[in-house]
Amino acid sequence: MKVTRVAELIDGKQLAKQINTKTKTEVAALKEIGITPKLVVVIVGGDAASEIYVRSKHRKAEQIGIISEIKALPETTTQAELLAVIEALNQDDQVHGILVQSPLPSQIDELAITRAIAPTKDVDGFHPENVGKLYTNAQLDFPVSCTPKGIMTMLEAYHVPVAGKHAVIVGRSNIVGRPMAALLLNASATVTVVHSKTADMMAYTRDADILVVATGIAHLIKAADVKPGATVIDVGMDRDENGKLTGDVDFDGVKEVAGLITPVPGGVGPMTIATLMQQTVELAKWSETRGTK
Ligand SMILES: Nc1nc2c(c(=O)[nH]1)N[C@@H](CN(C=O)c1ccc(C(=O)N[C@@H](CCC(=O)O)C(=O)O)cc1)CN2
Repeated sequence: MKVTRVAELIDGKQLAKQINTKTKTEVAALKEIGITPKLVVVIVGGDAASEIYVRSKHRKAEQIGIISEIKALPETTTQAELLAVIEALNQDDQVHGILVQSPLPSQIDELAITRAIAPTKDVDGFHPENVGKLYTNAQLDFPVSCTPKGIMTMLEAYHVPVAGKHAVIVGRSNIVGRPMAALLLNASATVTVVHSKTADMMAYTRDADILVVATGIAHLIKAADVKPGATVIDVGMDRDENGKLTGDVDFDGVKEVAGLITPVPGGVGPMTIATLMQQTVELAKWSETRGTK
């Protein structure tokens, strides 16, 4: 007899709303003591998707009461010009969080830009100093890449057990795969990272209790690649053959097998922005307490 199962949906949009409400309350409390969190997002060039994400961040920050500024630089911006913008923001005491939207035009070395942002204002958590703290599981206050941090919040909110579970991450990017691996390891999961060079990748995905997919390949993961009852987190932002936004997971097939699943849109994306808001507020708080702890 065939057992049919339909996974529970992880509603990232709803959870993000709850987090944003809490963050708004925290901002109001900070303003009472004279601190107004400020976020500056730098965008270079006119990538259409990046422009949408940057506008969403700006709108959300303003709704929450965070001062938000977008610095839009032309496609032809040189590395030296971008470094000068970052240095000025590093020196500005009113600015708590600096984010340089990715991807950057090819004339700019992304790692050099990441290194130039003051670690204490690195709201993306991409600076090597912050990545080092994450990988050594430092019991300190430091920012972490917003997408994986938001995914950990989702797992906690939906009471997904992590310790002792097999977590498989598909993709090894600096923004998602690598920090996701560190966060899950720090939460005592047994972590496997698979990628484009992994032989028989699906042998690993089929064994995952928690499967996080961040490849940019639409519908890479099918029902047969998922363990029954697994928690499936789809980080993909892909376009299907009709130009419709879709994920790296074949949602319609996989929802029949998984225990919990995130949709695209409405899953990981809104959590990334909610986490960015949370982290901007945290940086503002930490900047005030630095030197007193
Ligand atoms: N400096 C950074 N650059 C980039 C990051 C990042 O965290 N830091 N992440 C991604 C893009 N991104 C945020 O910047 C992002 C992508 C998608 C969403 C989102 O809410 N998606 C919606 C759907 C939106 C749509 O309809 O197109 C959803 O999933 O529901 C938020 C943030 C790369 N660059």
